[in-house]
Amino acid sequence: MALKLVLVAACALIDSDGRVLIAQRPPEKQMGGLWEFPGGKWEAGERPEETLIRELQEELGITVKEPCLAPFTFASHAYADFHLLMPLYICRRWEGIPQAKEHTALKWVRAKELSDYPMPPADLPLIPMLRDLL
Ligand SMILES: Nc1nc2c([nH]c(=O)n2[C@H]2C[C@H](O)[C@@H](COP(=O)(O)OP(=O)(O)OP(=O)(O)O)O2)c(=O)[nH]1
Ligand SMILES: [Mg+2]
Repeated sequence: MALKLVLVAACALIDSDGRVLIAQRPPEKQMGGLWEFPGGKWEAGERPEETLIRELQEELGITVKEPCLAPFTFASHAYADFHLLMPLYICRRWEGIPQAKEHTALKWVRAKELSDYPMPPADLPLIPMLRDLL
């Protein structure tokens, strides 16, 4: 069977206290209940930054300008039914107050507390990188 590669653009929003925003996936979704970085699947014709800006508006109701997105790292993870390639951007500047429009809950957490929240397996290598950054 041909490999299905899924491109997902995700973002670590960082507030002025150096906390990171994580969002809890709704129970009915794949990996429901796990905490993730907001973002979503690339759609044909988009640049990854456009994907992310669209998803941040849809999921959190915030407006992000492209120069405020800094590429940080990426996840490359083999799930049973697809391979996830997920660029993770950092953003420290946005307009609006993040609201859980598509998630069960949002939480601002310190980087050292990230490991207290169950996250998808693809995200686990990202946690120490954020800890080093923040
Ligand atoms: N957004 C996001 N997705 C992640 C993370 N880690 C991880 O394995 N994923 C997986 C879960 C999903 O299989 C896929 C992205 O899913 P998504 O549910 O955010 O996609 P989407 O916003 O476009 O939502 P939908 O239209 O597919 O319902 O990537 C993460 O930190 N953030
Ligand atoms: Mg999403």
